[in-house]
Amino acid sequence: MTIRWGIVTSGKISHDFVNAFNSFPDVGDQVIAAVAARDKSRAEEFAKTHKIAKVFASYDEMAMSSDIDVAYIGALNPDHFKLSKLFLECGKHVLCEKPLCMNYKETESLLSIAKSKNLFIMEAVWSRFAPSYMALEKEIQSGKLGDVQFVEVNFGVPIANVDRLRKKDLGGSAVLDIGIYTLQFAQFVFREEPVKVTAFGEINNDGVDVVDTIILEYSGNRRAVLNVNAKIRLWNKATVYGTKGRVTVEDPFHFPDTLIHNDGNVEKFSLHTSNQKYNFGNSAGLVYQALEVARCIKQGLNESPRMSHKESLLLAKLRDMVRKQVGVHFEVDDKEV
Ligand SMILES: NC(=O)C1=CN([C@@H]2O[C@H](COP(=O)(O)OP(=O)(O)OC[C@H]3O[C@@H](n4cnc5c(N)ncnc54)[C@H](OP(=O)(O)O)[C@@H]3O)[C@@H](O)[C@H]2O)C=CC1
Ligand SMILES: O=C(O)[C@H](O)[C@H](O)[C@H](O)CO
Repeated sequence: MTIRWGIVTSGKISHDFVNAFNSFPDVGDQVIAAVAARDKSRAEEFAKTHKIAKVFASYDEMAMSSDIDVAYIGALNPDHFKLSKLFLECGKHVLCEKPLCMNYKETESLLSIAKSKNLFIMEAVWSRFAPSYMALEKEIQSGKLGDVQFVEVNFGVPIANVDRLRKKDLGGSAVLDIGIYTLQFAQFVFREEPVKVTAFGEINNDGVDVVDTIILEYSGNRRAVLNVNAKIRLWNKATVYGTKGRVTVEDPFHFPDTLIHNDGNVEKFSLHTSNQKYNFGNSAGLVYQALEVARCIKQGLNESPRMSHKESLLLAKLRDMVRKQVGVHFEVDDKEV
């Protein structure tokens, strides 16, 4: 059974996703079959660049077609819910860019739609499928670090002037865009809901967070301190500290190629290189989530155990809590889904 992908939007991350997919040595029995954009000419240009066979004049047309099995949603944050819902209601599986939705309410509603349709959906937290994250998980579970007590993560990139980051109506928010990676890292390590969330930050003149400092407290006085910054570049690394030692995930921690183990051993993870041009760092790694999606669909799974629905719900809950404390409110927060 060939898994046929439909790319939803002709944007930057859609470009990177398709490049990562097409440059990987072996994606198995799956293909990028079609693309749709708000404007057909943009979809045609995208299809020409990426040699995609089918172009649709609209998202709706592709959703209703029988030419695809799974949609990759590369739209702006406010459109994730409605587009994922559209494709689910047309019987298509979905891989939707992070954040899955604008808030917990939308997330819960979307996941229940997928469940009712017995369809696969996953939030594209691509970090979880990095080979280096598998090695990190092994190191933590090996006991070499002892009992994990503390995690610190930085994610700072000077993108506060990018419209989709700085404008509330485009879903702008540092915690939605890059803070999610720090939250998912802490949850990847501690695997339980924090008992307390404390957050403070800075908001721009559109009421959007551009800096967030987040402290997650877990059972047994364990903690994570997360620094999120859309104004300046930070040393974007993560460190996991235990009673016997520590492991450092080098910059960019959200899709790393280097782990520094407790014994000082530096472990490298090479990404497939190609002459493709990417918009974002380490985007060649975007293919690993596609391999997982295909695996799950072929096994009849509705979710991936590595980025589960429960995890997406918890991340949405934590983002809502951070936004409330920092003072970021979206119109969608007041609406029934
Ligand atoms: N996993 C990762 O590493 C990354 C993930 N992302 C995520 O991907 C998503 C898209 O980011 P990115 O690709 O940089 O975004 P882009 O600015 O490239 O926009 C993506 C698409 O959104 C649509 N769009 C653009 N502007 C508007 C607007 N004003 N109103 C409505 N729709 C609009 C267009 O769709 P169309 O083509 O149909 O016209 C566009 O192609 C975000 O949710 C972000 O979180 C982003 C970067 C990295
Ligand atoms: O998902 C991401 O990586 C974010 O959307 C960032 O905005 C981007 O990567 C900037 O580095």
